[in-house]
Amino acid sequence: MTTKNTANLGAFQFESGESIPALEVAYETYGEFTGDNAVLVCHALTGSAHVARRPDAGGETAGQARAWWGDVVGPGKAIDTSEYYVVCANAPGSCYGTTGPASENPETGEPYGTDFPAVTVGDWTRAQRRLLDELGVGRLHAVVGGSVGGMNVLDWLRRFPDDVERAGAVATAARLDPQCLALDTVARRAITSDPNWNGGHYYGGPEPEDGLARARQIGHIMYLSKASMGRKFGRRSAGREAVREEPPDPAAAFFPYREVESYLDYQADKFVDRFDANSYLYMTRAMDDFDLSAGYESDADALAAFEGELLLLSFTGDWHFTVEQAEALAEACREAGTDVAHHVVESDHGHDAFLVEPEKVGPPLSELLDDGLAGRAITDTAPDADDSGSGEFAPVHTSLFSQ
Ligand SMILES: CC(=O)SCCNC(=O)CCNC(=O)[C@H](O)C(C)(C)COP(=O)(O)OP(=O)(O)OC[C@H]1O[C@@H](n2cnc3c(N)ncnc32)[C@H](O)[C@@H]1OP(=O)(O)O
Ligand SMILES: N[C@@H](CCO)C(=O)O
Repeated sequence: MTTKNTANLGAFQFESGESIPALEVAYETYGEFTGDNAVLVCHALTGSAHVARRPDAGGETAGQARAWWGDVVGPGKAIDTSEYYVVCANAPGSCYGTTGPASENPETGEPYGTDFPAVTVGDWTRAQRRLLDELGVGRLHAVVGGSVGGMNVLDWLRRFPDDVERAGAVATAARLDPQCLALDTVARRAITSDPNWNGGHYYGGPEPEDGLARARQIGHIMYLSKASMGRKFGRRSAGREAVREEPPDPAAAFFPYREVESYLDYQADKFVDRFDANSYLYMTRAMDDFDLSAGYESDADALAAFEGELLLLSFTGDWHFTVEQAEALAEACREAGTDVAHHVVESDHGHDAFLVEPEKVGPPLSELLDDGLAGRAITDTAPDADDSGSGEFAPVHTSLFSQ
C-alpha cells in the first residue's frame, strides 16, 4: 500500500530559536507497517517525498514527476517495499509540500519568503521524528539517505541513537569541504544578485530564474566528474539545431555552442520549472552548516551512543563527497567502537552516481536491511576486513580544479 499525505505537526521551533505556528510535512509511505520494519529514507538537496513509483498516482507528483530512487525503492527492489514500510518526507525549507519559504505565513497571509526561519539538518531530523510519532513508528529498522540526505542519516544517529537499528549513509560526509562551501556560496550569490530575487520576496511577481539557473548549473557540475563530462560531451559543438539560450555577444557568435553548455542550459531550464529559489538558499545553507562533530569532541564522539550498524557508501568519482571523507568517518567510527563498514563503489560518474547507478547502490543497501553489515554484498575498507579483497580503495583526485 502506498500513501501520499501531509501531516500538520503543529507549532515548530527551529534550532535557530525561531518558531512557526504550524509545520506541515508532505510525506509518502510504501508498504505495510508491521511494528519493526520501518525504513526512513532521507532525500538529497532537491529531492522530495516521492522516492518510489506510485502505481496509484501514475508515477506523478506535482513539480517532481520522477520518483528519485524508483529503481532502488519499491516492490522487489533493493529497499523492498513488500517487506519494509518505507517513509520519505520532504524536508522543512524545501518546496515539495512541506512548509518552507514559498508557504503562506499565517500571520501575514503572504508567502514567508526570507522571513521563514533558518533551517538546519537537525530541524529535518526533528520534524521526521515528530512525523514518525504521528505514524506510530517508534524505533526504525533503518534510516537511509544520500548526499545531504546522508548527513540527515548521521544526524539521526547522534540525535536519536536509540531509535535506529541500522543506517545507510550514501555519498556523504561529516561536513562539506571548503571547495564545496565556496561553490555553494557562489551559487547562492547568483540567486541573491538576481534583481528579481528582491530580498526573497518575489512571489507573485517575476522570479529570480536566471539566478536559480546559474546556481543549479554550478551544482550540476559538482554532481558529475571529469570522466563523465568527457564521456558525455567532450569538447563537441552542440550542432546547428541546438538553441543557444544566452544571447551571445557578437564575438561569442564566432565560437561554438558546446554540448556541455547546451546540457547545462537544458538542466537549468528543467530545474527552474521545478524548484524554488529561496528553498535552494535554505537547503544549501542547511547542508553547508552541517558538521557532525558540532557540540561534541569529535565525529567519533558524536556517534558514540549509537549501538546499531552503520554502512557508509562512497563513490570513487565523487569529488563533492569524497571516498577520503567517508573513510575518515569510518576510521573515526572504528576508533570509537561503532559497528561500521565502508563500502567503496567503483564509478566515474561523479556524485550523482548514487541516483543513476541503482545496480551498484542497491545490493549493499538491500543486504544492510536484510542481514546487517554481515551481508555478502557489503565490502569494507578496514585492513582486517575479511571480505574486502585488498581492503584498498582508489584515491580520488577528481576535484573541480585539480588534475
Ligand atoms: C526529478 C528528480 O529525480 S529529483 C532528485 C534527483 N534529481 C536530481 O538529482 C537532479 C540532478 N540530476 C539530474 O538531473 C540528473 O540528470 C539525473 C540524476 C536526474 C539523471 O541523470 P542521467 O540519467 O545521467 O541523465 P543526464 O544527466 O544525462 O540528463 C539527461 C537529460 O539531458 C538531456 N541532454 C543530454 N545531453 C544534452 C545536451 N548536450 N544538450 C541538451 N540536453 C542534453 C537529455 O536529452 C535528457 O533529457 P530528459 O531529462 O528530458 O530526458
Ligand atoms: N543531484 C541531487 C543530489 C545533490 O546532492 C539533487 O539535486 O538532489
